[in-house]
Amino acid sequence: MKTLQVELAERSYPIHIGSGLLRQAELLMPHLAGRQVLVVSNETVAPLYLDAVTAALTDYQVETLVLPDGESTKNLQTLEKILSVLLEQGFGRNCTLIALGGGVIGDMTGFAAACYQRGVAYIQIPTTLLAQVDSSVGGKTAVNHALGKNMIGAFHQPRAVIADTDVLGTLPDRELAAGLAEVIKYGLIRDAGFYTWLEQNMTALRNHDTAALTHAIEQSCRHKAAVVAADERESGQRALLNLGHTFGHAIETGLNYHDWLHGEAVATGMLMAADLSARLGWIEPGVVERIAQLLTATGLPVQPPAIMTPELFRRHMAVDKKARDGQVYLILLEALGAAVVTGDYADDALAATLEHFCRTAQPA
Ligand SMILES: NC(=O)c1ccc[n+]([C@@H]2O[C@H](COP(=O)([O-])OP(=O)(O)OC[C@H]3O[C@@H](n4cnc5c(N)ncnc54)[C@H](O)[C@@H]3O)[C@@H](O)[C@H]2O)c1
Ligand SMILES: O=C(O)C(=O)C[C@@H](O)[C@H](O)[C@H](O)COP(=O)(O)O
Ligand SMILES: [Zn+2]
Repeated sequence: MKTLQVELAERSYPIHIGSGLLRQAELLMPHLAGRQVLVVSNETVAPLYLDAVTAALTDYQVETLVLPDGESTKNLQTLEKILSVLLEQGFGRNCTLIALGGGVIGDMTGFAAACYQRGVAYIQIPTTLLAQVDSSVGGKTAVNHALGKNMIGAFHQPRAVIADTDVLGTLPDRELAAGLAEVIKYGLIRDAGFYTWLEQNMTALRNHDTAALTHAIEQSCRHKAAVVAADERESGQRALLNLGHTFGHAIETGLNYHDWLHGEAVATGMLMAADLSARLGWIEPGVVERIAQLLTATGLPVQPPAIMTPELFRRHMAVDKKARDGQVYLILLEALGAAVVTGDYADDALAATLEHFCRTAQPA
């Protein structure tokens, strides 16, 4: 097992990464605030892993909540279900929530923990690659609104992250690829060497090679922990983790959170950001081609769905959380491995990127 630390003074916490961790009660127990525990999972993950987690908690009042699956359930109605269970079971301020699932369960459970009695403890047990490399770390919690992705949420750090690499054995290939999109993101924004390693090891990663996946998870968590430690609430460099997300979130909202996975939308969004960077003369067109090749080799889409028009992109991009006084801020590339957050780009270059990608759009 490898343990990394998210250094946030009194809110610091460990990220444990390794095989067989789900059943290790000693990893969970130090982080439980009291005897009352609610494990939140979904109808896909619970039959696979819920028993292993509850079996590790013999001396506690353990309640479980199994939610429906899918991004379209990440909303205020589902949040209310979690809060209702906590109230019905008489949970107090020293209860602990455990998120057992992918990023959807993690974001909603974390937000419920942030809201319940103005804030209780929670632990992340991420079961998708995406959640192990990104969403379980950093304390961004949220639900979606019909008008915008993650629009209702809070920063609330977990007490611990327990990433058991064995659970990736049951993850469908499409979900694995979606997680790899966020892994590629770290290479693009801050680690050209890691990006090259991903190019060289993509076949092994897609074949569920444990050593390759473990390396990718460790490197990703190392990057995320460092960025979050430096800028917990996104007043500066944390925004770099949003590469491709202004375009990607517009796609997810445009599709009403159906059909495309978050990682898929981010993949196309990252290529759009690279295309815009090239149009501005910040990177060579060859870099854009190299990114398109890696995303394609990963099995990720590189064109938006046909429903997306330049107008629809602009409408949804306008409500992005990075927008300031009506100006949309974007993460753009200065090189492969170096990114900036900027509102200082020519609008006609953005228009050209949107036109180019919408002309070549895929059927949804
Ligand atoms: N908070 C953050 O910093 C952050 C970062 C990135 C993404 N996110 C959010 O995370 C969400 C996407 O997360 P995701 O990609 O994990 O999606 P997800 O939670 O919907 O999980 C993907 C699918 O895999 C299934 N699944 C989960 N674990 C499994 C396993 N071990 N075996 C078999 N099936 C399994 C799920 O039931 C689901 O059907 C989005 O809502 C996105 O906005 C948040
Ligand atoms: O942790 C962050 O910061 C990120 O931006 C990580 C993203 O991968 C993630 O999708 C996040 O939820 C997006 O945040 P948002 O603030 O744009 O909703
Ligand atoms: Zn993301």
